[in-house]
Amino acid sequence: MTVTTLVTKTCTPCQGGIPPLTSDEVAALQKQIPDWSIQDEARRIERTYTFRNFAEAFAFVRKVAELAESEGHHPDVSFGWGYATVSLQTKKIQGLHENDFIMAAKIDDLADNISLGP
Ligand SMILES: C[C@H](O)[C@H](O)[C@H]1CNC2=NC(N)=NC(=O)C2=N1
Repeated sequence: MTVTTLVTKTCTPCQGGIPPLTSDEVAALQKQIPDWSIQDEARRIERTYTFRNFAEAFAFVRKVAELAESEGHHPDVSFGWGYATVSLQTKKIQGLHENDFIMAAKIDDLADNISLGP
């Protein structure tokens, strides 16, 4: 089977009415985003990123928000001095969809490539 790298994919509209990914499917996809942890019996994934200060955390959160708007898929984010925690779940199915993993991979990419401050 060919594995298409998550980061090259685009979120698809999720209308609900479909089953969430199974825990086996979640475990397989998590290999591409190993820094994310599986939470709530495989219904949610989460990662905390660390930064040098509040402004850098905020700049990252702004970029995550812009990405979410362009992909049409939206994480829950909490942040404070030096950190941002991103949580992904597809609300319509109260569980995980491939979209959550696509977003996670793209957010990892953002964090790797972000240019912060002067
Ligand atoms: C029409 C559009 O796909 C939906 O309203 C989207 C928007 N963003 C979303 N984000 C998340 N995380 N879960 C959803 O179910 C969801 N629904």
